Amino acid sequence: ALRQSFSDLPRDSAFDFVVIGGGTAGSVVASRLSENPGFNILLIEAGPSNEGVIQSEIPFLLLDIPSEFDWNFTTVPQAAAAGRVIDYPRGHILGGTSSINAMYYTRGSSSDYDRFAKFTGDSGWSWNNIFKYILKTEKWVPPADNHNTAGQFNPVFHNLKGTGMTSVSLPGFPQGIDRRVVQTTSELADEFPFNLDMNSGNPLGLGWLQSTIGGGARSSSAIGYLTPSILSRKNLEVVLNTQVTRVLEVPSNGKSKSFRQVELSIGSKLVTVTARKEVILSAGTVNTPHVLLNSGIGDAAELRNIGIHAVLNLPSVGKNMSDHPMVTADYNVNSNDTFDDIRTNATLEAELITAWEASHTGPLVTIGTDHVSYSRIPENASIFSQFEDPASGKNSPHLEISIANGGVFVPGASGNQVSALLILVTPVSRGSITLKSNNPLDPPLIDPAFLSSEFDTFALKELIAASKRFFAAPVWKDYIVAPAGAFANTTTDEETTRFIVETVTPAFHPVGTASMSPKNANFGVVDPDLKLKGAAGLRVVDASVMPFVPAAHPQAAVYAIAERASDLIKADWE
Ligand SMILES: Cc1cc2nc3c(=O)[nH]c(=O)nc-3n(C[C@H](O)[C@H](O)[C@H](O)COP(=O)(O)OP(=O)(O)OC[C@H]3O[C@@H](n4cnc5c(N)ncnc54)[C@H](O)[C@@H]3O)c2cc1C
Repeated sequence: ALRQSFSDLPRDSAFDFVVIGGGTAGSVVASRLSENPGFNILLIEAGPSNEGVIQSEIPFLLLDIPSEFDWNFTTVPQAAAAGRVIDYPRGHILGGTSSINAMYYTRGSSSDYDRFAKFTGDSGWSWNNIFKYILKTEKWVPPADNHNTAGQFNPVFHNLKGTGMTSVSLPGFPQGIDRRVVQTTSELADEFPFNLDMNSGNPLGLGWLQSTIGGGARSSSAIGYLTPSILSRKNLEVVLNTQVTRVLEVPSNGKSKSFRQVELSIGSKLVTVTARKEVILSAGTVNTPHVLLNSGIGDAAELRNIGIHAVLNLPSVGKNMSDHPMVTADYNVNSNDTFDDIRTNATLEAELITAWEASHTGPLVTIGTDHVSYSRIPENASIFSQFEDPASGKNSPHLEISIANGGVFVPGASGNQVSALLILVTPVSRGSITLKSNNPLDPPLIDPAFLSSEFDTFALKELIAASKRFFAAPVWKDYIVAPAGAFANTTTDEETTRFIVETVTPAFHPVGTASMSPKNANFGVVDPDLKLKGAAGLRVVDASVMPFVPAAHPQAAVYAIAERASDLIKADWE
């Protein structure tokens, strides 16, 4: 059942598994474990239900999601990015960040997963072995407008059998620029070749974006994995509006410490619940290390400095944070067939919402971005004399360009626009999650350390240059008027650097803060089977376990990791 508070649980409840965080990964794990009627599962989510939250349902409204569904975090001042404090959204809602994200469904390259396997020494994480879990998640569905999708994807790489859980589809409303974007792939075929399906494991090129959207609405992990029929299972309890503060040690007979108890904050009280088998921590890349550190699991010296008793010395907790930095190239255009009018005209938006409610069709079924390009920095680029190639392999990109049919995020831009969201998918900068105080209800200190590596600034400049080449293709000649807003001042190298420093934002794809490492390694936070190193009773299953950020928006990888983790847990206990 779905309970609004912890006190709504039946008094005699006892649980084999307690899952902390009903987000992207946690909902998968709770759902899969509850397939076994012999297991009793408690899923604890800090935020409220996703049900009836229309801004979460309607894809186009992703920028309007009310703050109660967000943790409302900010970064610490970013030293190399003009000292700016930047908003850092994370889903505070059932479905977690999959209920508030931009719904890109991009799996990354095969070598991203092969690198996980090589790094951890566990071939189970390789592309060939994880692929079945990718298909287990995905429910391929027709786009909202039911258009003929031949030539827009390769069915060989998808689950068309209807057995998947999260709906994935191609764009469901045509954008005025689609024809021009596709034509650019023939006009600039060397740099932007057409790729029929970027989710094949070989993403290089430009193709049609696939999204976690089904029937014109967002398909989050809550929608896909916590359906009414799954929630009616007698062995699954989901408790909302309840924040976990710490995991606690319980007496154990074995050699290692066991962390099977969970402490929750209920009003001004702290209560505990104990798992008979395991606790699964799925609070995400920001909150998973936050819970661990508050529990005394982390760098013992750093914990003592802040007044926390260290119970397990794991110096890697909260370290190795890696997020994708992003800037936007924006141009004014001589067309009014862009989404800018919807964003700026409240009456028009209200009409379209009414139309969406009636039919789940129309311009609000997409986010206005139909295409993505992935490319590599040329091998002879000067930066590679200073830095090793950070990409996972030669089939893996450094640069991502999304083409949006309107203006996004560039300060000072207005009117009808086309924009390119430019994401560096192989950042070298590494940041951290640390504690502000020993009060577990204080938000963590989030430091992605943007632009702390010279590689990242170099690569963002490459991205800006690539986007300029893209829009210089002949097909854009009668469409583009001029660069817009702050992007107009990126002519010289110095101006471009300033534009990057002053406007870089996160793509909000952090990973790595509870990273996997080989069994017996003296670094890392979890073993390749996702068990906390040097302890028993606790696993971490979420984006934080990835040692490297994939060269893609990470939710597809998170879903696949959670599917495999569910099988690993079942295998241990069935
Ligand atoms: C604005 C935005 C846009 C994005 N766009 C995309 C995109 O288009 N495509 C893509 O692939 N990725 C995107 N991402 C990233 C992607 O959504 C995340 O990487 C992914 O959802 C993370 O999954 P997770 O399970 O690790 O964490 P989450 O989904 O964040 O789940 C963590 C859950 O734990 C809960 N929780 C946390 N702490 C506690 C606690 N102490 N007690 C109880 N519950 C707790 C949270 O409320 C949350 O529900 C985006 C992210 C953001 C913020």
